[in-house]
Amino acid sequence: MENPNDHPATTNNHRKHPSITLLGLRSDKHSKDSSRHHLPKFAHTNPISASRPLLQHQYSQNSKILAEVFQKAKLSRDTSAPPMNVKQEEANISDIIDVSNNQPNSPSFAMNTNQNDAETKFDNELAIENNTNKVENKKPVNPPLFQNRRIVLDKLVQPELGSKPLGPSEAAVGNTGNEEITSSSSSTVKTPLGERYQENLPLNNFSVAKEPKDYALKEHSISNLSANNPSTPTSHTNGPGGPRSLNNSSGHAASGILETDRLVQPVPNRDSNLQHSPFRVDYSRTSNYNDSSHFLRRNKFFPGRSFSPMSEIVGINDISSNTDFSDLRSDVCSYERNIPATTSKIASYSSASTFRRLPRAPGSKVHTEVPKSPLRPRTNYRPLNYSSKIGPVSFDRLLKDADLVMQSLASRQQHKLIQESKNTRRLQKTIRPYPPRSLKRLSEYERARLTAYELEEVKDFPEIYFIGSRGCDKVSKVIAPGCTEELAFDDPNGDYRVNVGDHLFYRYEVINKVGKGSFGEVLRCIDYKYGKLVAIKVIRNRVKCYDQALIEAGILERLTKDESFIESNIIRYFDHFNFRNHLCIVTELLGENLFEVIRDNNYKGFPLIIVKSFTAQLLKSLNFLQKQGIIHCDLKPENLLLCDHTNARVKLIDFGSSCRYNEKVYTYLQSRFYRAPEVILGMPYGKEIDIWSFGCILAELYTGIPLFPGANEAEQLGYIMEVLGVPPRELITISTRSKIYFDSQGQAHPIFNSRGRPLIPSTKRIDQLTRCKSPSFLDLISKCLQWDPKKRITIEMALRHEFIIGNNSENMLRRTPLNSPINSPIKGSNSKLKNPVSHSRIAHPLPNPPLYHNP
Ligand SMILES: Nc1ncnc2c1ncn2[C@@H]1O[C@H](COP(=O)(O)OP(=O)(O)OP(=O)(O)O)[C@@H](O)[C@H]1O
Repeated sequence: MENPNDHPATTNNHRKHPSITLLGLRSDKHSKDSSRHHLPKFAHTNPISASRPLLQHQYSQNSKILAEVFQKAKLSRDTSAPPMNVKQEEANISDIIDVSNNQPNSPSFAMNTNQNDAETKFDNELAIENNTNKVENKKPVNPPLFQNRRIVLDKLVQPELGSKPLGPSEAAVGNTGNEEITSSSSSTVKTPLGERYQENLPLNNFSVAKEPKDYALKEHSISNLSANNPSTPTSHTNGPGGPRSLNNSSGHAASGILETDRLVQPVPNRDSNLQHSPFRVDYSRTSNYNDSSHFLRRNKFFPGRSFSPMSEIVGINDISSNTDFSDLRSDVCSYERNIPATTSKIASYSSASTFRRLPRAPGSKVHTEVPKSPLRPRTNYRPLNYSSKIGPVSFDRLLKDADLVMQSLASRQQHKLIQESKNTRRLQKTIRPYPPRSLKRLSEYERARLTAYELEEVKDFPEIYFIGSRGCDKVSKVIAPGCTEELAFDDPNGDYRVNVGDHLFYRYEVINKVGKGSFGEVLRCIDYKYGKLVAIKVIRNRVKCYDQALIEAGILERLTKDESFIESNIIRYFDHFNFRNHLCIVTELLGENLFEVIRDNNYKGFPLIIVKSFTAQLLKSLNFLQKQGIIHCDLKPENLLLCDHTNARVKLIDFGSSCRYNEKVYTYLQSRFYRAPEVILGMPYGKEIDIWSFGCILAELYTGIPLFPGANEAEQLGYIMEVLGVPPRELITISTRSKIYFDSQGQAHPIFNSRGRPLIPSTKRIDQLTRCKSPSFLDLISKCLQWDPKKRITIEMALRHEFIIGNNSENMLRRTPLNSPINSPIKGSNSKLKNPVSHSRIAHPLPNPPLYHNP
C-alpha cells in the first residue's frame, strides 16, 4: 500500500464536482494555482482556499492515521477471505471510483499532478477499504460509501484496540495542551443516512491546520435531511463569507462520514441527492476567531466542540430523517456556536423519557437501538443546565432553546397537530389569489348557484372573489316566528350560522371553526383576494358585542400600524367588515391556545425553559401595549396562541376587553382566575391588573393548573388570601366592595371553597402550590402577586428579572413532578373540563391561630 501521506482525504465525488472538502478545499478544472480568480465558484468567498498547504499538512496527518488503520486492517483481515493484491483491489474498486474524472481536462482536475496522484492513491485506499468490506461480508455491498467504511473500521480497528477505545490520552500526540480540546468528552452524530458516530477526536490530528486569517467559522450546522429528500432548501443562512455547505446542491452532496478511532470526517457520497452537507461550514469574516483551534473546535473535529446539549436533548438522531426539522437542527447548531466552552460541562441526564416521545420518521432508529461498540457508546441525553458562571442568556437564544424543548415534548396529540400545521402550510402554498369580478362577469352557472337573497346582496359588491364552493350548503335566510330579518342568518345565541365551503363577504371561503368565545366564533378561512389563510372572528349579532368588537378592531388596527409591532408578539390584524349584521375581524391564523395545549397534555405544565420563553414573549407584548397606553384586561392562557406547533412562539390575542389608560369603561373585567384583587374589591385599577394576571399565568404554565381557581369571586379572594394573607387595611378602606368580604375591623369573613374546605389566609406558599424550586421563578411570581398594585413589579423590571435574563442553574427541562399532588388527576374529573381545580389544596395544620385580620 502506498503511503497516503500528503494526500488530502478526497474521493471520487470531489473530482466530479469541484468543491471544497471537509478540511479544506478541492481543486477544480481551473485550479492550477491557488489564486482566487482560478478558484471554483465558491472559492471566491472561501478564503480557506488560500491555506491549502496548511490543510494539506493536516490531511497528511489524517492520512497517516488512516494508513496505520488500513495497515492494521490488512494484517488482521480474515484469513479465510481470498488474498487480494493491490491490483485486484484496484480493479474491484473501479466500479466504485470513476477515474475518468482524473483527466486533466475534467472539470475537477487536481490542482497539480502530484496532488492528483496523491488523491488517486488515497482514493484507492478508500476503495480498498470498501473492498475489504466486501470480502468480509462475502457479498457485494453497495450501501453508501461511508457505511462501508463505518463497518470496516468498526471491525478492523476494534481488534487492534481491544475492548478499549482510543481515548484522548492514547491518541494525544503533539497535543496543544488545550485541556478542553483534549478532554474525553464525546458525542455522537447521526448522519443523514441514519448512522451514529462517536465524536471523540484528539486535537493532535488537526493541530497543524490553520484557519485563514480574519476568517472564523460562523456557522456549522448539521443537516438533518433525509438522503432521499432533494427538495430541501440549499441554505439556511447568509453571511459575508457565503454560507454554504461544503457539498452543496450543485452535486457536491455529502452524506457520508469517514471515521477512524481518531477522526471523523464527512465523506461525500456520490449517490446521494442531498443538498446539504452534514457538516456545513460557513467562513465569515470575523476578527475574534482566527486560529486553527477555534476553527476546528467549531467544526466539531474534536471533542472540545461537542454537540449542542440542546441537540441531544431533542434527540437529533431521532429527527434526522424528518425533513421538517431541518431548520430546527440548523438552529441548534447556529446558536450553540456562541455558547462558551464552560456550558459543555453539563450533567448527564439518564432519564430521557421526556424526550423519547419525540416524533420520528417511520423507519428511523430509536437511539437505544444503536449497536454497542467501543466506538459508538450510547448517547446520554443531557439537560440544559446553564452554568451560572457564564453571562446572561440572550433573548434569541432563550427562544430557540424553548423551541427545541417544545419540539421534544411533542406528544402524540401534538404530533397530530404538527401534521395539521404541515397540512396548513401545504394548503397555504396551493392557494392562489383570484381576480376580482363584477356581477356581470359571473357565468350563468355561477349565478344559478347563488340564492335569491345573494343575487340581490351581491349587487353591493363591486369586487367578487368567491361565491361559495360547488355543492356547499348556502346559509339561507330563516326568519323564525318573532324574529326580525336582521337575525335571519343567526342561531338563537346570535352567532352566524356558518357553513363550511360557503363564502363570507364574497371573498373568503370558510374552512372550519378554530375557536369560540363569548364574543363569537373564530373561523379559519381562505382569503381569495390575497390567496392566503386567515382567521376571521365573526362577532355575535348583539349590539354590545358589536360595539365592543369595533373597539377591538380599532385597537388592533392601531397596534398593527406601529413600526415596532413586529417584535410585539401580538396577533396581526388585517381587516374588518360587516357581513349580514355580523362584525368580522380578519387576523392572521394562529395555532392552539396554551390552555388547549396544557389540556391536551393531561394538565401537565410546561418545562421551565418553555415557561421562561413564554414569559419573555408575553412581557414583550405587555411592554409594547404599555407604550401604546393600552391595558389588555383579559390575559389568560386561552389568549396566548402558539404560532406553530413546532416551536414555542406565542402571540397575544383578544383585545375585546382592552381599554386605553384614560378610557376605562368597565369596573368588572378579566377572567376570574386571573382577576386582580383591585377589580374584585372594586378599587381603582390600572395597567397593574395585567401584571397580576401575568403572575397567575406564569404559575399555571408551569403547574398546568390555575393558581387561584375560584369558583366565584369570594372563593377567588379566599384562594388569594390563602397565599397573600389579608389585604392591607388601607386597601380595604378604599375598596367599594370591602363590606362583602370584610367586617368593619378589616377582618375577613370566613370563606369556604366549593368542597366546603375553609380557605384560611396565609396558609399556603407559592412554592408549595407550584412545586417549583427555582428561586428566580418564584421570586418573579411573588413580585407580580402583590395586594398593592403600586408594589407589583413593573414590566421593565420584569424584563430585566433574573428569571428572564439570568443563567438559571436549575434544571430548566423539569416539569412539575407528575406525582405531586398538584398534578394528580382529579377524582371523577373529565379531563376535557375547562380549567380543572386542584383537589390538592389541603389545609395545612397551622402553628398559629388563623389570621382573619390584617396583621
Ligand atoms: N387568529 C386565530 N387563530 C387561531 N385561533 C384563534 C385565533 N383567534 C382566536 N382563536 C381561537 O378562538 C378562541 C376565542 O377567540 P377570542 O378569545 O378572540 O374570542 P372571544 O370571544 O374574545 O373570547 P373570550 O370569551 O375569551 O373573550 C381563542 O381562545 C383561540 O383558541
